[in-house]
Amino acid sequence: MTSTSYSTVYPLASRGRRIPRVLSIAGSDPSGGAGIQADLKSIAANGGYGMAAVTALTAQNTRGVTGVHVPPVEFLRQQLEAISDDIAVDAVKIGMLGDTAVIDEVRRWLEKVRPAVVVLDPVMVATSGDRLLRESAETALRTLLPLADLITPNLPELAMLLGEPEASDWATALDQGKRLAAECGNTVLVKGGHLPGTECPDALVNTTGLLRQDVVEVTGARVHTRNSHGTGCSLSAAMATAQVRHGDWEASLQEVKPWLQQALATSGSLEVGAGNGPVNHFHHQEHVLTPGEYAAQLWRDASPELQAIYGLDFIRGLQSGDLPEREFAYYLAQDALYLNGYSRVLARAGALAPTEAEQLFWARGSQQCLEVESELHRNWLAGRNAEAATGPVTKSYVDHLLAASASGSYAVLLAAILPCYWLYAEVGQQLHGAYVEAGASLEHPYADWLRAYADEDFAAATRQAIDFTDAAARAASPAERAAMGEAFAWSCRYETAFFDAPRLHA
Ligand SMILES: Nc1ncnc2c1ncn2[C@@H]1O[C@H](COP(=O)(O)OP(=O)(O)O)[C@@H](O)[C@H]1O
Ligand SMILES: Cc1ncc(COP(=O)(O)OP(=O)(O)O)c(N)n1
Repeated sequence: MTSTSYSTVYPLASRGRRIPRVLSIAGSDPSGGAGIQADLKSIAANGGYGMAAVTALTAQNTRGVTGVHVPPVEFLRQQLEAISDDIAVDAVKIGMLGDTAVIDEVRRWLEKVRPAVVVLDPVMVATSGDRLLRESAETALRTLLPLADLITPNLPELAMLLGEPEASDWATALDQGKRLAAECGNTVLVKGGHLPGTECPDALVNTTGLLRQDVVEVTGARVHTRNSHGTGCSLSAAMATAQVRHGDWEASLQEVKPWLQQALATSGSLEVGAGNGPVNHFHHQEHVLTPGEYAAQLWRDASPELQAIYGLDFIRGLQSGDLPEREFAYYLAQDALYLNGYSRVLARAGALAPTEAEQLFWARGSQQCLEVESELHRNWLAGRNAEAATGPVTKSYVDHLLAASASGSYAVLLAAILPCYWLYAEVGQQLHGAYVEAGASLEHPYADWLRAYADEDFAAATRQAIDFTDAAARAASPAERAAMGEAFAWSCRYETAFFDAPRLHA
């Protein structure tokens, strides 16, 4: 018997529902990390429509619980009836119940409505040590267990439900899980969160033959973080949501566990509170870039480098005509050497390009680099006493480009390639504009070079290179985009260093 056979007992209206309607019956955590707040985030993050009937109000934050208020139980009844009178509930997740009266009320409602999926997280004590269920209500909670399809106790709760000491190893925890599952006749999710070690396994346990075997373990690496506030709430709400879609507890856990692990791993980015912070439920929902957005961000990132370039003696000297000829000759010779390497890198971009238009563009660019390289030798370097060996900046810059091309990522390579187009075109336009404004004197020692800077074909190619890079960023993964930013920033630095190299090395 496979675990999927369980799906045969599901009402057809709920099974496989694209957007499961999931009700959380739980307490409120105003700090947003646990309770109904965590449940609603978890349900939404896992593709469900979340609803919440509040059993209790807590005053708590990431450091602990400072107060609990259980409103009159009649009002809970009103909330539950308002929901089930109008809305089909595909799954219920039950969390903090507070006291016996609340438990009895929830039992009455469950027996009347009989939701297709019931997940019970037997919340008793918060990680901070504060009680969330009156001690006198523990027996009442035990009587609720058989009404659940899945019970998700943490190890202290598992021990309390069995009236045994808390398990201190995984084998004992599984053994306890089996006994609780056999007692209740349903499935128990044994969680490894409270054990030490580099692994953090969870296991589904059922002794009635519902699963493919009595214990189905799903492994996972332990995340080193303090931010575990609300992991139990988040897991149980996510399991309720996923189960409506899958009708299979194992498939649900296989889907939910990596999501929760990532929510723990990225929890630091939330920066909520000074204690045990919440998990990052929506880590998987990346911001969708609009066309031009990534390029605009790159341009903002390049701005300090551009300012640095305009402040260089080389650029000022080129503009005024005071630049020593020796430095200009060094620059030209290094440019020729650089273009040879750049040509190879553009050819590699052509090889990685996803479209023929891009392939053609980079192949043309590669060819033009070689043409400009020979023109530099033919027209500009002939008769000049210039350094023929590759200088340190040229070497580092080309090595950086080759490393980006070896990364195998088209997007990263384009980010590394782009500053040579973009910054060069920008600086060229600026220098040419200033030269024209100053009267475009033919007496200027670098007049020919400054005139050549205003090449409209190069400006058009630059716009195209920006568009291709922007499109590649939109198709890239977040990790790839981070690598793009890094590659772009390094190339910008090398552009500045390249203009400054003649002063240092000529
Ligand atoms: N540090 C961690 N790294 C990875 N997963 C964790 C970690 N801590 C808890 N989990 C997972 O979070 C879920 C809740 O586990 P647990 O902390 O045991 O329950 P509770 O939050 O109810 O005390 C389980 O799936 C568990 O494996
Ligand atoms: C209102 C409320 N409900 C439940 C809990 C317990 O949350 P849990 O996910 O079990 O983990 P901790 O937050 O205790 O680490 C709660 N704190 N508040």
